Amino acid sequence: MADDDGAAAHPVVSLRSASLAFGPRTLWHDLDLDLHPGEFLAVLGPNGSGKTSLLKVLLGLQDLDSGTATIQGQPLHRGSRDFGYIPQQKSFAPETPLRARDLVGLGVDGHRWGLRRGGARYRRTVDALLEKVGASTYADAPVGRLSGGEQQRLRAAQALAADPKVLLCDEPLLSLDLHHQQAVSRLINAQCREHNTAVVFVTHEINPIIDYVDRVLYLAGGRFRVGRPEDVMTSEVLSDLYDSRVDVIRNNGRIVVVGLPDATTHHHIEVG
Ligand SMILES: Nc1ncnc2c1ncn2[C@@H]1O[C@H](COP(=O)(O)OP(=O)(O)OP(=O)(O)O)[C@@H](O)[C@H]1O
Repeated sequence: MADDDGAAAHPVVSLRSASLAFGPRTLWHDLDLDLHPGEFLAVLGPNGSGKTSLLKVLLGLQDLDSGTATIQGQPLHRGSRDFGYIPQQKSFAPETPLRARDLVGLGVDGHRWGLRRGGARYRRTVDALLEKVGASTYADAPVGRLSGGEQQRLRAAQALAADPKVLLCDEPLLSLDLHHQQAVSRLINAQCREHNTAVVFVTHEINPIIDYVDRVLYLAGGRFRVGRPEDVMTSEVLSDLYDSRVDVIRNNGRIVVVGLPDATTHHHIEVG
């Protein structure tokens, strides 16, 4: 894990003085961030605050306006197998000619795992991943006929298949029922802890992953705060970021945020 024992370890991803703006609108400015192997980082913030754009920078799909972004000291580049990616949900077209197991298989990096595509070990690997996300029962179904949540679970399995150094997740729990939210977040956490994968988890809702998060990066209004959840998810910090009175209440280990400005209430949290 990052901050204490990991402080001596080299970061896997580093941002230095990173800034991104579109036209006159600054999403974030002067962002310094070191992400360590085995660290679970939650990225929170209102709509349009630049969470997905941050993932695009890490995927090499978006250039910074200034500053640098590196993986293990090297510049980031598009198509790197070091990154696994669970994209924000978009449905597959109904006629997509892929079965569920084919989609997961596309993620299996045969080179890294020493697997021959179509071989028995390859099949076992795909079957194990399908099992982990509870998708065995629809392994042979065409992906375009599956529900949004079923497709999302396959995307999680596909992203884990290559055993990435860094796993980027863009609201991976959207449209999952509670049971599968828990299953998928447990799975992502297991990848983080057991394989030392660094996780960047974009979400509007921290509670489903509150037990797993090491640090939070909170983006709002062109500014950010980064730190442990107990240091960032406070009335003082969020009121400052939103420039308006926000109350953070802790209830049975859950975090309830009250009074977010109207345009940002997407991030509302239920008291459970
Ligand atoms: N290529 C682009 N050109 C111009 N503006 C862009 C581009 N990409 C993103 N934006 C704008 O940047 C802002 C941040 O977008 P981004 O998708 O990163 O937000 P987000 O925090 O992920 O939001 P949400 O919570 O709604 O998913 C938005 O206002 C978006 O319209």
